[in-house]
Amino acid sequence: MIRFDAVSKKYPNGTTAVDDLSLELAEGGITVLVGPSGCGKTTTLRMINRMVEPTTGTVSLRGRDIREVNAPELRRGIGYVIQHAGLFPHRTVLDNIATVPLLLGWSRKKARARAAELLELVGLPAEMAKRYPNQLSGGQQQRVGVARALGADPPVLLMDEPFSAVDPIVRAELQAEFIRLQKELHKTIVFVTHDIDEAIKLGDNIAVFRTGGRLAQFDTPERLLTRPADEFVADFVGHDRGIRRLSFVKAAEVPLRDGPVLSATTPVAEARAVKEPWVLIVDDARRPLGWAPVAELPDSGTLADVSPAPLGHTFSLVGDSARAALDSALLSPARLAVGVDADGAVVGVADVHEITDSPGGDDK
Ligand SMILES: Nc1ncnc2c1ncn2[C@@H]1O[C@H](COP(=O)(O)OP(=O)(O)OP(=O)(O)O)[C@@H](O)[C@H]1O
Repeated sequence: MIRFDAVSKKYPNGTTAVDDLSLELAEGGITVLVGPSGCGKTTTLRMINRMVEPTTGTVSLRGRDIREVNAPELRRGIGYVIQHAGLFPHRTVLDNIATVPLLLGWSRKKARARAAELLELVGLPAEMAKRYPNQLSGGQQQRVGVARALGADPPVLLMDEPFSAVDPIVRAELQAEFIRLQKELHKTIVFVTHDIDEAIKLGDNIAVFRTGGRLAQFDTPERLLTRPADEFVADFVGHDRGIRRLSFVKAAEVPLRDGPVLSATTPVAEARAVKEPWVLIVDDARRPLGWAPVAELPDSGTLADVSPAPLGHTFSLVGDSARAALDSALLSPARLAVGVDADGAVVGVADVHEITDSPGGDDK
């Protein structure tokens, strides 16, 4: 879809911003360009819509060298979203969104109707249409920026750190909304960020750049985490990649053991004999009721007489990732994750080490 062939960009002051880049970006997917500051991400992005011309090499779009297409025509098919949204301050939200359709010569009525649709698409209430950008929060402005970029329904969307200027909570909301939107729209998106977590969350593929504008690795998030090409990538994706990796391991691959799982009908005397600090009490369908500290069990009766400590979280062997198992272990008073089947019945338990050591995740 978008292809870089041996592309380099050297600015007139002698800076090599991008060095011999060859890369093919899939149609309908999100490719994230990530790397430290100054590694050439923005330059790479802007070579796609000809805001920057390569010094050598070729960029092509759907098989056509983009130098053969005049820049305004090319940009009609390419939406562009930047940090701080870059909205026109003296135009209303609706008119900001209608900018591109109007430039394309649509009637004012048709352009505004389209803008109203887009406002709804990005999750903003209709009454915001008449406001001016400074009457919106940072997150709302970013949504308007996305709506404006979608104005002419371009097949390609370039996004340069679009969510960096907002606080972490709003950022997480915008990311979630963005994923929802993309499921609906299937645009070909190139997304620049310096935040590896954002890259992993959003990218179908990630290009990691190193300083000097060289591509260090181009891969799926999963492969970056499990098979970093070299030490630079390994450091960049973070030392806790072992934990992030778990998001790509199916919970079913976590090795479970039987553990101290006892039915509520078990006599306390029997439970006290268990050589574990905690027992997990289950009902007659093996659904978990809670954890009880063995040392504090009463002298007689059954486990049904005990009021157990809350369970925390279970994780499902059907559908969850090993990351959910890790959360389950960390939140459990017994520090043991409880794995359940589709009916919610306990299959077994695992501790943090057993979960982080789980196999899988590297061969897909
Ligand atoms: N117009 C320009 N003239 C000269 N040098 C430039 C120009 N634009 C960018 N550069 C330099 O090219 C290199 C790559 O810049 P670019 O903006 O592409 O990096 P980036 O990875 O997007 O950085 P950041 O994450 O800080 O935005 C940097 O060293 C930058 O200083």
